[in-house]
Amino acid sequence: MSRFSAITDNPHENRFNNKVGVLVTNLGSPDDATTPALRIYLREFLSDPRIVEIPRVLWMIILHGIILRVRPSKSAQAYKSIWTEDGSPLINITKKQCDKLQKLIEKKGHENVEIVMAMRYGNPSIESGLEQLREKGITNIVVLPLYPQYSSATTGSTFDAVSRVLTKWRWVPQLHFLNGYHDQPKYIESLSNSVSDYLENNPMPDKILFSYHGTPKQFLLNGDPYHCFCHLTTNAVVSRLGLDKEKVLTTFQSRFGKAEWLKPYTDFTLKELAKDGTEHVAILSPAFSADCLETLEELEEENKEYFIEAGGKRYDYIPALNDRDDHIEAFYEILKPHL
Ligand SMILES: C=CC1=C(C)c2cc3[nH]c(cc4nc(cc5[nH]c(cc1n2)c(C)c5CCC(=O)O)C(CCC(=O)O)=C4C)c(C)c3C=C
Ligand SMILES: [Fe+2]
Ligand SMILES: [Fe+2]
Repeated sequence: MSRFSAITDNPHENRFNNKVGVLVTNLGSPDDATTPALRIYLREFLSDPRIVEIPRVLWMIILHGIILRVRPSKSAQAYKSIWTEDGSPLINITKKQCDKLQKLIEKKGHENVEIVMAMRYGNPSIESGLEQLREKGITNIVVLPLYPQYSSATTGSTFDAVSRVLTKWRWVPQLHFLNGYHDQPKYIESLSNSVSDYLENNPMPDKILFSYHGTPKQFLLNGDPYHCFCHLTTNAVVSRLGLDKEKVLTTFQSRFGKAEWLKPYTDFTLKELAKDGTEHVAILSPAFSADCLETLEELEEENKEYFIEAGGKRYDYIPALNDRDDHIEAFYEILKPHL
């Protein structure tokens, strides 16, 4: 048997067409909000050398000896608080985004495009997504990871997973890997619209926090552009909406482990703001294209408690862009040159 796979082993029977396959990816969730499901998910996630960059052997001892014994039950509790009848919010929202994107692309007159969803960790896997496209005879693939701000830990890791699968294929498809859209005009428009929708319906907050998922500070020092891309996104929205710069803060959330992460930390900033007399904050999280554990549990619940307990009066969470029409339009604009 050959080490390289193909959809047929008959050389004259290859099915192929001139369709474009779009693999839309996001991070992924556990299959269930239970400790065993979390153990499987976290083992895959935290074994990724793009996510944890400490020496392999040492990390494997810590991961298997400590983290995978302790964290799964704690994380399962957190997931239970956001789990829906249909499962993970992140996966369900990504499905909706894919369905709407497929419809929009057809409405725009492209008849030859197939959208398939895949997750970097857990299910549906990147391998199953690529297999689906190959089964349809597609030899031209565009990969769109739904991370606006490139980071080695997210977009870079998605590229690893895609290429790992393709190293096993005999017929490697034509491939476009889209590696970020932190300043893409339609994404900035959609983000700005979500902020202005909020501002039109609520009193002006004292501060607006743009809270991005953090990474270890060492990633930045080693050359990862994520930190700068986050600031560029904030600045683009501030200038588009003409917001008062003094009212806007860029912060970083979701720390993991003991090392220093990107600062200022969201939770720490909220406590300090409240102590200094800030009464009303609004917070959004532009690094998340879909609401997920890190927004629904950490931002909307946990951080709100910190702010109110420290003396704050009003805390409003502005939802992720999810399946807003202007967000789906942004995906279309990003894909258009490749369709
Ligand atoms: C261990 C280090 C981690 C790095 C580095 C990291 C970067 C990073 N992550 C996202 C997006 C998401 N992360 C999510 C959950 C999550 N993240 C980590 C750890 C790191 N992330 C863990 C261990 C978890 C799992 C939950 C937990 O046990 O705490 C999610 C949510 C997934 C869901 O199912 O809802 C997202 C999305 C980005 C954008 C990023 C760096 C730029
Ligand atoms: Fe994360
Ligand atoms: Fe920077």
